[in-house]
Amino acid sequence: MDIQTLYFTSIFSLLFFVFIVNKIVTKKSNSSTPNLPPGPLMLPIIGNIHNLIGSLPHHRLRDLSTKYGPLMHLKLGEVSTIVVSSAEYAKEVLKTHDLVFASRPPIQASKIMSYNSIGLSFSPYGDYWRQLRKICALELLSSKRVQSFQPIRSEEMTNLIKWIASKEGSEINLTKEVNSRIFLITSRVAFGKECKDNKKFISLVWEATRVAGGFNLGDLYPSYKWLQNISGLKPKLEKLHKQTDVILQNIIDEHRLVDKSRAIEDHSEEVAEDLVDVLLKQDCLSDNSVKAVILDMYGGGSETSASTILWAMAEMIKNPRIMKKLQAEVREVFEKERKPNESDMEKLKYLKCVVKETLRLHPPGAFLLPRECGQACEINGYGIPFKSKVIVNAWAIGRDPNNWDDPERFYPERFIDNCVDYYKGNNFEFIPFGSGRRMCPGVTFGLVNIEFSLALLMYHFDWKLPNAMKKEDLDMSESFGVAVTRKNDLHLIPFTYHP
Ligand code: HEM
Repeated sequence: MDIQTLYFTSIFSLLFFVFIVNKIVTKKSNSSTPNLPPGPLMLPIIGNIHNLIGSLPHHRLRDLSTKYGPLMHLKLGEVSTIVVSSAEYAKEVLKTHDLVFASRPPIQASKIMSYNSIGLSFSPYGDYWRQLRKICALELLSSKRVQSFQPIRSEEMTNLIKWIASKEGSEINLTKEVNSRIFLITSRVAFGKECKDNKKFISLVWEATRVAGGFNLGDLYPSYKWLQNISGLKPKLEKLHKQTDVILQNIIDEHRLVDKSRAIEDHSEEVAEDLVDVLLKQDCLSDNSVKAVILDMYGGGSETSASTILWAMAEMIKNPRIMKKLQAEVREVFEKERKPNESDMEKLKYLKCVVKETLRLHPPGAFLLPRECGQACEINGYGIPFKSKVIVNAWAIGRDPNNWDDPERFYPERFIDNCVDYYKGNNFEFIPFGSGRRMCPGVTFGLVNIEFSLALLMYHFDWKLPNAMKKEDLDMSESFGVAVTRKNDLHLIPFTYHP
């Protein structure tokens, strides 16, 4: 036996021993909650972790729910987990009992990256969260403010279109280009144009989402703090946190300096404000809160939007009829004005259907963001334990045959003359942005980025698969992480239609 094998065998034996002793001594169990929702048999120590092995978590949980029902109980490590897989139960959790489920469970990645979870996404429900939410809804992500980012969006998208046009007829990695443009739009909106650290910051956040999206032993056994230290995730996240913190603090310091000199020099109210400017004006926010909110904008806003654009492109490559129909609509509307214009977006009805259908089949937040049960309660006669983690499988709900005809088919027409919408989170069969108090505050910002980018890609170019690949062979595998994205990059060949 080599040294390494001996080391791991010893660690695992020790772990096993400590768990057994602890279980015997504490005898913790869920027996205190009567009538838990049904679920598969639990094993000692690991609970139901083994039930997740085999395929991606949102697929596995959907499969299990067909056997155990749309309200299911699993024990993942030590954590009691309630899995919701139907529109009816999603309504119970997100609307009827909204207040009970308004908090998020603690997550190690957010504790480390977000200054002890003081961003909007993972701060516990309460006064602090309410204050942040108000600032985000009114000051950062209101429709008016999102409209004011239009020049940034146009400039970045024009650069993207120019770059694609320069590659006419050759294969491009669309995933790489769309990701970097959407991240750049977010960072310019957050920090302003001249921020020299934009690119470095983007790559750090990108890496953090990769690290945080993985499997974390520490979150499954929260009472064993030492597990968080040996899982390997902690040092990685701490290093990334230190690096992002230096950049964010520099940005804040620079903004304070510029703000002072602006005020002295021109007394002008007309200077364009970025998000950091707006956040620094809020007396109630510490520097760390400002940094955590900016990280939220990146974490919540960039990969989700980029991934939706790429899924839409892939689905349309597989369904050329739909791409042609969308191109015809976009070209007709924009040609009348002789150029693409964001103010014409409302006329693009089919485009909206395509985006909806993409978000139905590929919601980036397949499980929304997790909720935590704030007080023991009952749903439909089942007991939900205090502090249990609640996962709403929005991916499964969007493909539920009880709600959708031919649910696996990409068919945007299903949304024509159909009032099912995601803006308010009131149609529980379709909740890619969640619902209730913790619903996504970035819906408008996200959708404008997605719709405008797709409209331009349709207006300017025709698209083909490389290497004479057949549309049936295009790989649609997913990768599960902070967002469910395409596993493999999308490579396509552009042909200019409108220069
Ligand atoms: C396609 C685009 C997007 C999708 C699909 C999406 C989806 C979601 C989902 C499912 C949630 C959890 C909702 C819940 O628990 O009920 C969420 C929360 C959140 N999203 Fe988004 N999002 C998108 C874009 C954005 C954008 C552009 C931003 C900001 C710039 C953003 C910022 C946030 C924040 C801060 C939260 C946490 C809200 C809270 O806990 O109070 N998202 N998003």
